[in-house]
Amino acid sequence: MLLTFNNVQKKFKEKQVLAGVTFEIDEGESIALIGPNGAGKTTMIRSTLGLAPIDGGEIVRNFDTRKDVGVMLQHDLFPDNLRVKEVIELHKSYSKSKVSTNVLLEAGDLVKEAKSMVQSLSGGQKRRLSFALSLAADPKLLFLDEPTVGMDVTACRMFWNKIREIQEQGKSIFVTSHHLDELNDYCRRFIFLKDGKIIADVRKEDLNTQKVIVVHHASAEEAVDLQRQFGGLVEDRKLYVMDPNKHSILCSYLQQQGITFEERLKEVKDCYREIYDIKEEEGVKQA
Ligand SMILES: Nc1ncnc2c1ncn2[C@@H]1O[C@H](COP(=O)(O)OP(=O)(O)OP(=O)(O)O)[C@@H](O)[C@H]1O
Repeated sequence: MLLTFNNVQKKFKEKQVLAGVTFEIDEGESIALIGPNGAGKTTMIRSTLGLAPIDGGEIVRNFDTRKDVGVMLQHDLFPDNLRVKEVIELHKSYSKSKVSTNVLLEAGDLVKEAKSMVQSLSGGQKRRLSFALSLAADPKLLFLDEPTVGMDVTACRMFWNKIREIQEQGKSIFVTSHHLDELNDYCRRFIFLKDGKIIADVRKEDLNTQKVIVVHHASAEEAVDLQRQFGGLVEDRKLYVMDPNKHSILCSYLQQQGITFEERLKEVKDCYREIYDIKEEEGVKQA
């Protein structure tokens, strides 16, 4: 195992942020850590890196947090008065990196900005520089905390394509993001945090065997009426029915009534709906 969390506890004053987190990561896994604001995702990453001491349980690391790890934290901190290329070279010197500066500039799509002062970079360009730096030591494990915040569409695509290349080299990725579609497309395992605990641990291959029926409606009343009959979750005038036992009868009914619907594979955003919406607001949104 590359990383093991065994009943990990973490408090900030009286607030229990991690309340017994247990899981294991194998080498080569790409894991998305998912949860609403304040769920404890960053705290988990910081604890793993030894930046936030834990109050109970244990973290077993089969890697060196200085040599084997690349990190993109949520907030970028760069030295002042340096050019992009100089920041990369400085960072490389810490880890005695043999990765070429040009390779890192290309990874961050910053070749044109190599001579720009770091302070003059836009928010998205700073994220790209942070990504380039995370690769400087040719790490076997990458921790990425909301990496694509501020990146434009093209930068996001380049970023995720690079992540795919890194995955194909057998390296491990541990990423948090609120962009569920990106996680769905690029990660293989999804860990959902709620109330300081892992509430679901879902693999992509499991999602690929499950379906969701989405009914598009003219009015919210119709959606609620269908929900009364078939269950599911109403959101933005759409009804999502994930229970496979309801699918056949629902499809027949919708076809009979001439109501438009879509049947598609279950995605990470559907799990999110189930975990954080349906269960929290019972009565309004029932499974
Ligand atoms: N240094 C700290 N001191 C006190 N409380 C903290 C500290 N760091 C985090 N917390 C609290 O711990 C909880 C979890 O924070 P954390 O940053 O881990 O959440 P998160 O899931 O990463 O959220 P987000 O999606 O907003 O980034 C929050 O309630 C936060 O206020």
